[in-house]
Amino acid sequence: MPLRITELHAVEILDSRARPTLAVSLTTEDGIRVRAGVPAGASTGTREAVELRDADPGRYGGQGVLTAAGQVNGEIARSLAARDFASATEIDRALIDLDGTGTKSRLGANAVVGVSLAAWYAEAARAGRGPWQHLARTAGTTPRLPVPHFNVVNGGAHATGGPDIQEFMLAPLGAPDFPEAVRAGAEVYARLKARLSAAGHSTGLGDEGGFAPAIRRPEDVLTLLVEAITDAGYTPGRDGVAIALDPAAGQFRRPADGRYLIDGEALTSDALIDRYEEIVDRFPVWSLEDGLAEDDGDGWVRLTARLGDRVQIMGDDVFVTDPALIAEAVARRAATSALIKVNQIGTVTETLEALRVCREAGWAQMVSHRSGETEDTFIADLAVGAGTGQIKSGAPARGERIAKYNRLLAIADADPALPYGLAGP
Ligand SMILES: O=C(O)[C@@H](CO)OP(=O)(O)O
Ligand SMILES: [Mg+2]
Repeated sequence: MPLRITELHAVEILDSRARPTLAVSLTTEDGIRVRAGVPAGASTGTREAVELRDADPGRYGGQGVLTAAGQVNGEIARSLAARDFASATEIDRALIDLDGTGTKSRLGANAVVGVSLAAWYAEAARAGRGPWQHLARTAGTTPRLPVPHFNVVNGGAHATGGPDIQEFMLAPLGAPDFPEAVRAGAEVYARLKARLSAAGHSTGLGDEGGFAPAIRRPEDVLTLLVEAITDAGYTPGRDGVAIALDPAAGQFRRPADGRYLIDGEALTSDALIDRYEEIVDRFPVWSLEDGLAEDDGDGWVRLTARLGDRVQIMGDDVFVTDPALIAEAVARRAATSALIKVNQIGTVTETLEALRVCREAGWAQMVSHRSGETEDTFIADLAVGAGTGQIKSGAPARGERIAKYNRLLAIADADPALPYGLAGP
C-alpha cells in the first residue's frame, strides 16, 4: 500500500540552547502519527544545507523559525499531501526536487529535515518495525550498538571561556557491552567533576553537557581526563576508555594568514600537525575530528599521511555529510572517516548515501548529534541500524543528550543479540 500523507504540521519549539527549532508531525492515511524534532549546530561547515531563520529581529533576536514552519505547513504540505509515495526515499526525492536549490535554502534545511525524519518514522511504523530495524533493512546494513563518545569537556564555540579545542570525548572502546560503556562514561564524568572541583576549576557545563573549565592548554585537559579515567578504575586506552578529540579547528584559524590560534600560539598547519603528533604520543587519543579547517585541503592530506595509521582522521565541517565531498576525499586520501549529521545534508536518503560511500571505501562513520538538540532520538536508531559502530551525543548528562543514550540502552535491552563496538573494516 502506498504511503499517503493526510496531515503535515510544523510548530516552533525550543532546542537545548533556548533557541527556536521545529517539531514536525505527520499523519498517514492509515492513521500512523509521528513527530520529529530538528537539531541545529553552532560550529557549522560553510557547505552545510542552509536552514531558514526569520527576518524579524523582534522575535527571538531574529532566530525564529516561523518562516520554516510556514514552508512545511504551506508549500511542502500542499505538494506532498494526498500523493501516493512508494517509500520515504521517494518523499525525500520529492523534497529535494521541490526545493530545487541543492542547498535546501529555498524551503529551508530545517523544514526539509523535519519532514524527512517524520517520513522515515512513519514508514517504519507502517512496516511494524522500530526505526533501527527499518533503516537496517532499507540500507541493507548489519545492525550493531555503537561505541558512545561522551563529550565531557566543552570548549570552542560551545563554551565561552573554555578550552580552544571544542570537544574532549571519552570512548569506552574496551567496554564489553553498551550498558557497561554508558556506566564507564558516567563514572569517569563523576570523577572528572571531583578532580575539577578539587583543583578549584568551574564545573559549569557547556552546550553539550560537558564541563567547561578555563583551561587553555589541551595537554592539561588531557592529563585531567587520564587521571579521571584511572580514578574511576578504568584503563586509559583502547582496552578501556580512550579519548577522542574534535578541535573544530576551523573555529580558531586566522583568515589573514591561515594560522591556527591555539593556547596563545599561532601555528601553521604543519606545526599544528606536529602538536597533534606529540599529543598522540603522550595520550590515549584514538580519534581526531576536524583537526584542520575545512579549507585547508592539502593540510588534510598531510595530516592523514602523518597520523592516519595511528588515529582515526575524521571529517565533519569539511564533508558536511555530502556523499560527493566524501567520495572526493576518499580519492585524495584526505581523511579515514566521516562524521554523519542528517541536518548537514538535509534528508535521511542522502545521509544513507553518505554512509554507503563510507562503507564502500572502508571508511569509518560516526553518527552525531548537534550542539543544539531536542529530545528526538532518531540518531540513536540511525547509528544502530546503519551499523556504524560509533555515535557522539554529548556528555552522559542533560536530557537532550541522554535521550539518545537511554534510547540505545532500551535497544540493547530489547535485543541482547546485537553486537557492541566498532564496526569491522
Ligand atoms: O562540531 C560538531 O561536531 C558538532 C556536534 O558536536 O557541533 P555543532 O553541532 O555545533 O556543529
Ligand atoms: Mg565536529
